[in-house]
Amino acid sequence: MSSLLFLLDRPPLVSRSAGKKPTKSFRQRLLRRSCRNKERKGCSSGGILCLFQSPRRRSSDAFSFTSGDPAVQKGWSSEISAFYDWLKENGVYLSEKASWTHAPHRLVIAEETKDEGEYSGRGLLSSRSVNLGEKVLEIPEKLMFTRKLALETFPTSIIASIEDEYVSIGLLLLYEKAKGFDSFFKPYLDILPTLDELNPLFLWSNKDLDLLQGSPTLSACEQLRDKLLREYTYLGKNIIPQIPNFASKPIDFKQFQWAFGILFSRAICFPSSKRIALVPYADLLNHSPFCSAFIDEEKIPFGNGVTEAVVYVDRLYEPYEQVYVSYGPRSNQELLLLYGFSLERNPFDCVEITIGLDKTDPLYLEKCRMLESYGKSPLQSFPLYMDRYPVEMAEFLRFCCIDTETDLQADFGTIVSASNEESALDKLLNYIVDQLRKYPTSLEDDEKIIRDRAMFQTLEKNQRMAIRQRLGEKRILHATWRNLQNSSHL
Ligand SMILES: C[S@@+](CC[C@H](N)C(=O)[O-])C[C@H]1O[C@@H](n2cnc3c(N)ncnc32)[C@H](O)[C@@H]1O
Repeated sequence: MSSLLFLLDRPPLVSRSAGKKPTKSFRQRLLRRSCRNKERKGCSSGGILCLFQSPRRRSSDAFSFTSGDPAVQKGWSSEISAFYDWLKENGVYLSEKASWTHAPHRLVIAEETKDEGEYSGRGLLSSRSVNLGEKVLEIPEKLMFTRKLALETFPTSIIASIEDEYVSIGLLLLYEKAKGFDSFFKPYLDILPTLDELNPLFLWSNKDLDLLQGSPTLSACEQLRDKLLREYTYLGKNIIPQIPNFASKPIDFKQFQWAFGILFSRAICFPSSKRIALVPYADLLNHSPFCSAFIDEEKIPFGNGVTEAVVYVDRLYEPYEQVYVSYGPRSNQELLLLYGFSLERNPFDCVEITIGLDKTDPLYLEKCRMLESYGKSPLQSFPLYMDRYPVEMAEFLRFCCIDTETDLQADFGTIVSASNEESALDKLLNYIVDQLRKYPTSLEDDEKIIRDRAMFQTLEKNQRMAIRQRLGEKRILHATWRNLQNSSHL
C-alpha cells in the first residue's frame, strides 16, 4: 500500500494572502521605494517591477510587487493575469472595496520576495494596514486539490485502495496537469513552479549534497528519495494504468517528482479537520517560524456544509509588509528536505538523534521484552534543540544504561542510581562526539566560511544552504555537549 506516512503529520502551512489592488498612493510609494533599492536580480516579466523594504523586516528583505490594479495588470505575466482572473471567476473576493458580504481584500501578490537575504519566490503582501485577527483570505473548496476531489475524479475501486491522502492528491495533480488545456485548474497549474524551480533537497545534485557529508540530513534525503522511487514504481505499475484517460503517455519519474515536490512544499494540513489540501493562492504565502497564523478551513455560513480555506493574521501588518504563515514548527532539516530552504533564525531547529539498546548488553533481551510491553521500540529518535531535549530521551537513556536486574524493576525512566545517571550521560556525550566526528569540517571551519560574507555570497544558493545546515547542526550538538559536560545528571 502506498504510504508516505511521515509526511502526513505535517502541521499546516500557514496563512496565505492574495493579490490585491493597491491605491494609487500605495503604488507611488512602492515606486519611490523601488528607486532606492536596486539589489534584486531581474524582475519577472509582469507587475510593477518594484523592490521595496518592509518597514518591519530586516533591510535585506525585499520584494518586487505585483499589484491587482487593472492598470498595472497590463504589465503582469500572462500566467499571473490568467490566474487572478480564474480566482475571481470562481468566487475569490479580490476587490479592495467592501461588498455586502465581504470586507475589502487586503492582499497583493509580490512576484519576488527575500527572506534573510535569500530569494523566497513569490509571496503575499498587505496592500494596506491589516488588523490583528483579521480574516485576509477565503478560498472556496471547489478550487482546492483534496482527496475528496480525487474520489470524485477517479474510479472508486481504484482510489479507495489508496489510503494515503498525499498520494491520492499527487495523482490528481498529475492527472490534471496531463489534461493540459482541458483542465479546469490550468490557470493555477501554470503558475506552479517547474521541476527546475523547485529546489527541495531530494532534487539536489550529488555535488551539492556532498557538502552535507556527515550530516543526518543526508540520510533523511536518501530515505525520501528511496520512498519516492518506491511509490513511483508501485503507482506506475499498479494504479495509474487502471485509471481511464490518465495521460496520453506514461508518467515519467521527473513528472512524478514534480507533483510530489509541489505537494511537499505547498500542501496544507488543515488543523481543524486534519484534511490535506492544495489551496491555490493561499499557497503563495511564505513561512515564518515566528508567526502563529495558519491556513485552516471553515464551514461557509448557510453553505450546506461546504467549506472554504481561511487565514486570520496573527498580528497587525503595516502596508507593504509581507504576510506570513507558519508551515508548522519545522526544523531546518525538514524545511530543506521538503521546501528547499532553511533559516538562520529558526527557534524550532533541532538535530534528530537515534538511540538504541546495546545488543551486547546481557540484559538486552529482557529490556526488549519490557520495551515491547510499554509499546516502545528498542530504537528511538529524539530531537536535540539548542537549549533543550525531551525528557523522554533522558528516560530512555537511563533505561538503556541499567545494568542490574533489580534496577530494571524501577519505574521506566526514573533515576535509579548515580552510576546509572552517569552512564546515561556518558552515552549521550559519546554519541554527540561521534556525530561531530562524522563531519569532514569543524564548527570553526564553517563559521569562518560564513563570516566571510563577501566570499560566502559568491557560493551558489544550495552551497550556502548546505553550509548553513551543517553549521546549525554542529552548533546544536556543541551546545548540548557543553551543557551536559559539567552536569551530573541528564
Ligand atoms: C507554499 S510556497 C510559498 C510561495 C512560493 N514562494 C512561490 O513562489 O510560489 C513554499 C515555497 O516558498 C519558498 N519559501 C517559503 N517561505 C520561505 C522563507 N521563509 N525563506 C525562503 N523561501 C521560502 C520555498 O521555496 C517554499 O518551497
